[in-house]
Amino acid sequence: MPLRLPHVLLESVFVKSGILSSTCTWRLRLQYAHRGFHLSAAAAATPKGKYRQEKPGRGRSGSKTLSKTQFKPTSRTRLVRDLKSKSPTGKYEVARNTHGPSSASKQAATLKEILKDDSVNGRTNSPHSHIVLGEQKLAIEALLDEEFDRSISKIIGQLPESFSSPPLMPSFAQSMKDVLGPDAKPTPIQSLALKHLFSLPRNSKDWNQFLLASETGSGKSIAYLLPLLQLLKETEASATYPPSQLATNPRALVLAPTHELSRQLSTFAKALVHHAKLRVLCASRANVPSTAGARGRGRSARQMMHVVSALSNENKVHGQIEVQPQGLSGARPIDLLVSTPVKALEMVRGWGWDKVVNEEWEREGRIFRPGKPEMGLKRVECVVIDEADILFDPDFRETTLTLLSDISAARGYPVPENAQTINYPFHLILTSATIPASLSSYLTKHHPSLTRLASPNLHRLPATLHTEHVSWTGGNRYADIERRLRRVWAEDALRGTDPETGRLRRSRVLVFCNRSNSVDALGEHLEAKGIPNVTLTSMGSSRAHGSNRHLAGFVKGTERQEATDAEERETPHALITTSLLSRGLDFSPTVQHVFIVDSPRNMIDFLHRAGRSGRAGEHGKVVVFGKLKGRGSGFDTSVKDKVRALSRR
Ligand SMILES: Nc1ncnc2c1ncn2[C@@H]1O[C@H](COP(=O)(O)OP(=O)(O)OP(=O)(O)O)[C@@H](O)[C@H]1O
Repeated sequence: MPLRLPHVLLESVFVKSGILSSTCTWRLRLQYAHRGFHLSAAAAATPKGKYRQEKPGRGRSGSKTLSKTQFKPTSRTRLVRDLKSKSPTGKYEVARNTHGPSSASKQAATLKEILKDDSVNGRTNSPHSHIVLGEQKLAIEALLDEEFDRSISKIIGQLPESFSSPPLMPSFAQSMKDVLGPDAKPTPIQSLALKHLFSLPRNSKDWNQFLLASETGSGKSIAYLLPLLQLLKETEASATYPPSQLATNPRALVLAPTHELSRQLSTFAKALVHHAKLRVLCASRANVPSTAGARGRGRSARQMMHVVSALSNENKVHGQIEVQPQGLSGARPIDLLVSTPVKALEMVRGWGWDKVVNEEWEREGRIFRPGKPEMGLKRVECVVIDEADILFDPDFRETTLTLLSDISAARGYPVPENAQTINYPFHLILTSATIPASLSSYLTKHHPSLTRLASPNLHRLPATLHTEHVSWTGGNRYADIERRLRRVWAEDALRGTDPETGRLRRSRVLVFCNRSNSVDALGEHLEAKGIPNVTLTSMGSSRAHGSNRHLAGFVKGTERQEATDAEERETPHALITTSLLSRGLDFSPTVQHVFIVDSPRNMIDFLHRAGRSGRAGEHGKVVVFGKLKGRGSGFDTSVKDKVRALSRR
């Protein structure tokens, strides 16, 4: 137990003695009120009149002290400041439990200003610790406001409470029963989609733009797929089929950041069109940042060769899609293409379109011949961008925008260069579980007419997700993780055998690290300790095959009824990865445990990682490892505070 002394007394002693500047007393007080008296890195003494500029990283080693004139706001601080000085972001329509502009966030903004002033002027806040605790909550809310757009502000009336209003076509109603069971009720974001997206104009030049934003595992895939597929089915007869030499001429595109997610979404879409008999094609390969240099591009082009062959194999496996030139064969064209933007662009422009021919090639007189285009875009009526915050992130934005421009040009409405307001000649639906401030301001600037639909729990952890913070013991961290894994499985054993299989249940655990080399090192450690596991990183060779087979072993495990407990123990029950798999993938109900072993880089990352469990109302548990006590614990304790704020309802 830390020694608790009256903090006002401590404060005045430290300030008067010059050990502590009054500029940081508020931070000290927040810490004190929360945990007893610890001098943390954040509250450590700063000479009077100076600002502390923190470099990314933890603890004091990354900070340097600057004079007032030297202080430069970080890009994030600048962004927040700029955002504040500009017009408010677009408005959201929320599903339920709505209220006017969040008073908490208003108070938080005010408080942030007060805190900022205090740190400059050396004023002190109220000495009452309960008030300080309230202030701490608000300060944390204010920090979260810097990361996300939380300006939910519009009240709406009644929303559809079943999937029969508006009526689904019988084929889709049947598929929904097959997929979700007969009693499924729409989630809030699905209710909003039922209200707005089923009335998208058909066969007209009135194109709409929507943003669907709701917490992880809240059913966004159905929210956009169902109206999209119904639109495609309804317009199927009237859609024209201009002769084309190109193999693929889809009527809609769903874009996702990873090929794992593209695979999963296309499988899901195929289940939904089982009775409606629409044609869904998945074409994907691992995405690379569009800002990657020549080296990155060259590498991805090489990887491509593997994927093309795997892709055709996969089509054979599913037996649903044969990619043939439509104009030549007269085959019915693809209705929906699910893809990564990189792969889609490659199909449009031809393999190697972005290849940079290096000097060595030129010297050797080698000729590079890019591939031929395979996909036409004239017929595209609707584009969905899943995980929009990633695909509009500066790393991927160039590729995404190039593809959207290509579609516009192919449809006869090229996007004017440097256009401020962009109106694409197709319906555009963006979805994400997190709306960073940067995406929000981009949309406000370029898509002012976009309608934002948000669930009331956007930017909150799912209610069914339990969070536990575990402190490192100070010894070998991999051993700490191993111990915790064994504890999960020991708890499973206490629950006895599964009544369905008659075998001992053994939970599957998804472990997130920040770096690929940590993934590999942890995987090796666990393997050496007799814990079979799957490791997956962005450049891992298992991804090159273009299917999700590398995940299947972990997700499905030993399904054979006759498998023994020993066999079950030998199959991997831990999947170790980076944020690569934190986006969109649905492991429910298999995965109920998530371990976050490296501090998440930001709360957006945290929400997505944690959100791989506790999905669709299932119980889930996320274990966050960190240094929670003593010197250098400031970063991890602030993560803990923010996580608590994200769990608050
Ligand atoms: N109305 C519903 N009732 C019950 N389960 C549902 C419903 N809608 C979707 N689900 C199930 O919820 C799970 C999560 O859905 P989905 O993957 O679409 O979530 P998401 O909101 O896209 O999550 P993320 O933000 O992580 O991408 C899926 O297993 C899906 O089958």
